[in-house]
Amino acid sequence: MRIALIGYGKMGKEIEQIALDRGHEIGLIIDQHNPKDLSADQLQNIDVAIEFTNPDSAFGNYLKCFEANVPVVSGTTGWLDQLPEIEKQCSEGKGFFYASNFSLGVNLFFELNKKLTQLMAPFKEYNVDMEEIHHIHKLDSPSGTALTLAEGILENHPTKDKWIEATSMKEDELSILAKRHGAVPGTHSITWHSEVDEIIIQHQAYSRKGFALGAVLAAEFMPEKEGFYGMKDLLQL
Ligand SMILES: NC(=O)C1=CN([C@@H]2O[C@H](COP(=O)(O)OP(=O)(O)OC[C@H]3O[C@@H](n4cnc5c(N)ncnc54)[C@H](O)[C@@H]3O)[C@@H](O)[C@H]2O)C=CC1
Ligand SMILES: O=C(O)C1=N[C@H](C(=O)O)C[C@H](O)C1
Repeated sequence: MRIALIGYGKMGKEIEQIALDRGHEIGLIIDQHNPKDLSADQLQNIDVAIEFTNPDSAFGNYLKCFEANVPVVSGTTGWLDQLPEIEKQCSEGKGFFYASNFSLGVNLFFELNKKLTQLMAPFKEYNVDMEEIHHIHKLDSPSGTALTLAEGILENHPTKDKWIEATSMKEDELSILAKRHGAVPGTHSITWHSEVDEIIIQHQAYSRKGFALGAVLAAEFMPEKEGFYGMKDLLQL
């Protein structure tokens, strides 16, 4: 495949290496630091665009790709307030694949989190909260992964119906604590605690390799596709 990389930072460079190792061609690299803005013309002869930029850039990049009828794989987080417009364009024939986290491990962790919430739900002795740790350069908070984990809890818990980025003991609020340390790739922990004990589940990324491989596998899935896709479609979870 001929791939466009939109965003050539930590993820773009990791994805480039894996894409080349898997025999793909990088037909275009666009980064904010490039003098030229992304245009539909530049996307001619591109099979799929992989977009990892920042919360303020992602939506505009998607629209440029849709204009060129190039399917998009994006992992950029922090833009989901604009999701309804993307879903509308996908219903009209554009191809889009989004994941807050592309790693196999985290997507299995998403399912473990939902099942554990269902198991713990009847036992009011336990409260639940979450912690996420990322590198100091991360712009958004809480992480997109943490928000997906929070959704999994809120959908399966009898009293938790909102998340809050603060410490809360209210039974309807799920606390998310976001920490920024050094170069941490991404660690997410969920703790169920009672007066006498606690149960903790955790996913710890050692590097960005798992995220990048998942994004390239999603790109291989997308050519000629129309509609909105996610990791459940790729992993058949
Ligand atoms: N879904 C997933 O599995 C993962 C998602 N992410 C998300 O991906 C995004 C990027 O993460 P990193 O690569 O670590 O960030 P980064 O800051 O290292 O790279 C982002 C790059 O995008 C460029 N950029 C900014 N605006 C642009 C625009 N309008 N057009 C083209 N390029 C533009 C910047 O110059 C920078 O080089 C973040 O939102 C992060 O949360 C990161 C890792 C995994
Ligand atoms: O910014 C990052 O680095 C990451 N962002 C994603 C998120 O916001 O969940 C995925 C991963 O945790 C790394």
